[in-house]
Amino acid sequence: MNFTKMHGLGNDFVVIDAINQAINLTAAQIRFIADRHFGVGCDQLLLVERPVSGNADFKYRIFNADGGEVAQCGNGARCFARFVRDKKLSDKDEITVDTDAGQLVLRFDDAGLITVNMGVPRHAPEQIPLLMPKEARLYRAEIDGGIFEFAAVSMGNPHAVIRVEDVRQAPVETVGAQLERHKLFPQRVNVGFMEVLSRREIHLRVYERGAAETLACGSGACAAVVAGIEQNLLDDKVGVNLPGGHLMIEWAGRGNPVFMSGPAESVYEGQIRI
Ligand SMILES: N[C@H](CCC[C@H](N)C(=O)O)C(=O)O
Repeated sequence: MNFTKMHGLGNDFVVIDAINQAINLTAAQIRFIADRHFGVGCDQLLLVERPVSGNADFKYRIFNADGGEVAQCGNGARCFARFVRDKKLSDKDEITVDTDAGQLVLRFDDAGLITVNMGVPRHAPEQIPLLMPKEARLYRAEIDGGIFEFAAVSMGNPHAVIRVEDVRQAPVETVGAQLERHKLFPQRVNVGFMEVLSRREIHLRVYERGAAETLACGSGACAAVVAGIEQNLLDDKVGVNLPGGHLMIEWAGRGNPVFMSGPAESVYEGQIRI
């Protein structure tokens, strides 16, 4: 099976053309491919397929390193766009793609960056999903003997966002890991730790559902900016500094889509016997 190894700010992917190859991977096979010692190694695996709706150019599917299929991946969407262009599967400047979270529109800009319309964020607990009786700006959970406040947003995948004074000191491995599988989140959750530098800049680290801490999380950057704007901490255009690099996120408020702009790189082509 042919694949391309790619990354978006160090959030890395194995990307597979499932249009010109017959692909039928089990969760165990995905875990093997994602394994950084016995396989290729990646945070997520992306399958590029034919569209399912009439007005889309492609469908793309996302699998975490633990083998679970999920509905949204911001860095993955940019790498998907770079992949279909590099493989000459499309020469469009604007690509519409079906995902399990709905349609995304991806656009190449002049600086070689890719802007993704990530869709309209969802806030209602049942849309996250989050087992809380009613929507709130901030929720509280007991974790590791302490009480932590968090915001909750769905970008098509679930996110919890915790504000911290200094991301370098954030309890990503402990609190991130415990909140990821907390009983409040029946489908688990991605956990962002956000340090607000100004109304137009944040630092962010993300403990991702199904992948642990990654160098960057595109949907997590969107969720953090949405949560910050909802708490009146941020303006409508924010620079997000992640360990792997920088994303620009724009959101004009409830009912509007979130736009994310950033890079996508190919690293190498490979073949794997599976
Ligand atoms: N771990 C995420 C999927 C990948 C998201 C992330 N890599 C991004 O760039 O948005 C989840 O389980 O919902």
